[in-house]
Amino acid sequence: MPNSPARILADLGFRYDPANVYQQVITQVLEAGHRLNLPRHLQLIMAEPKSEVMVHFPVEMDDGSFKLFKGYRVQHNNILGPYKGGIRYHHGVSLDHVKALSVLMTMKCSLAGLPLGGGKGGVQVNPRELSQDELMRLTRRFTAALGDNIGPNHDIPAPDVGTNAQVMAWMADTYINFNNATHHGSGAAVVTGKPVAFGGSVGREKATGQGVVYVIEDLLPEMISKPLADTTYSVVGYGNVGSWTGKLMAAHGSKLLAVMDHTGAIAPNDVAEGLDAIALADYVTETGGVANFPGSKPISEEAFYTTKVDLFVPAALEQMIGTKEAQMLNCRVIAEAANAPTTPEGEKVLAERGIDVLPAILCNCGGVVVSYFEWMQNRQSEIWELDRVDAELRKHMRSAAAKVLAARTELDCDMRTAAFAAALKHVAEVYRLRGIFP
Ligand SMILES: NC(=O)C1=CN([C@@H]2O[C@H](COP(=O)(O)OP(=O)(O)OC[C@H]3O[C@@H](n4cnc5c(N)ncnc54)[C@H](OP(=O)(O)O)[C@@H]3O)[C@@H](O)[C@H]2O)C=CC1
Ligand SMILES: O=C(O)CCC(=O)C(=O)O
Repeated sequence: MPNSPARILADLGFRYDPANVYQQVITQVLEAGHRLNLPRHLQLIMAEPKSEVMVHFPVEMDDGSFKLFKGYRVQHNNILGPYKGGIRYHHGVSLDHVKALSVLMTMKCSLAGLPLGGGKGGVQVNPRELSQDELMRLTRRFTAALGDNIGPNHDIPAPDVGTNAQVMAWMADTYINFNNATHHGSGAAVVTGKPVAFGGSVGREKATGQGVVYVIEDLLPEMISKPLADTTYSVVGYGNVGSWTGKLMAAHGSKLLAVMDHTGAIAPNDVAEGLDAIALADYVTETGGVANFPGSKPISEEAFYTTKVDLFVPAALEQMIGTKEAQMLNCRVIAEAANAPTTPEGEKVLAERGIDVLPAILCNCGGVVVSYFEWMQNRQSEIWELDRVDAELRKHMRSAAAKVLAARTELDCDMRTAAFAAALKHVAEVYRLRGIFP
């Protein structure tokens, strides 16, 4: 079949590698395109990013030595607007990871109805091994190395794994200095997720978790025939997204029965009470991980995955739910807070076991939605209040969920395919309206 994902990728010279995260993600996107009968030229455009920037830059360490770092910015597609997407600091960052995450940004922005395209970046580094000064120098050198590849009208980074509001403030400051842009002009709009005092938006820090919880509020009770107050859940990854999801689920009275991060997995001593999700967030900020949280006991990875819950929330890295984890999971629904957490093999097992998956581009698009609000505020010199941010975010999340449900009915497919199809349909329409392609 000339338009099958395998044929498109083979024509582009990909060597089949089922473990490759980019091939996994792009195959899912192309499958949705194939189902929509998307023309071959659009499938080809989606199959590779428009541009892949790779930089090497030296950074002075505190002891006076220099280290060379590798960074990426991949710009997947900008038909809908400037490239948009986070910057990751992690030792496992590779070109294929960043490419996969950039495609997901194109899909996410389209599904969320934003006038933004998709990009993603990262630096191969373990930020925990650097002092704050080293982290600042690394961020400034990376931003300088990216040069004109980023800009408020062109490509707008944001936080992701291993980066935060402080890193965004350093990026914005470096960009402003290099470009002679003023703080109150469009300079600060070069990145989002900044500290509120320096052009950030209220509500951005919690936005991704908030979006996840809005989706859960709207879709989960019907799927499991239970109110959120009686819902049990577990989470892997208790960083920004995982901990905000936990804190907001706590407000509904949902019970957190297991959490895992790099420091280990824990369960409550008193199952009837569950873990205190709010206190756990503070504890992780203070200690760096969930291990030894008061009122909890350590459990094995297997015990974590087999804990019986209504909902499982992956909020760590890609490809964490493979065949083994999918076989162990003892839940009814998965809300993907992380990007691409489920492998295709894992997904098959979940489908066989009747576990529904709420896909990442729907669940976690709240982060980029509030980033869009921040970008607009910066450009219009406005400051929104939290009620407005939350109300507008809720509208975007509801509209994105409605598009996914409609596409699922129309195409009679799973939620992930439906989400990609809804996103692609909008991208294809804009290509057609602009007269670029039929
Ligand atoms: N921040 C945002 O606005 C958005 C983030 N996302 C996605 O959400 C996910 C989480 O991002 P974010 O919360 O920002 O990142 P953080 O860096 O704040 O948190 C990541 C969490 O994942 C944990 N983790 C990492 N590797 C593993 C592992 N192998 N096993 C168990 N736990 C692990 C980390 O634990 P430890 O600290 O112990 O390493 C940490 O708790 C990512 O997929 C990201 O791309 C998506 C949309 C927006
Ligand atoms: O807020 C943004 O611009 C991007 C967030 C992001 O990287 C993501 O959604 O994966």
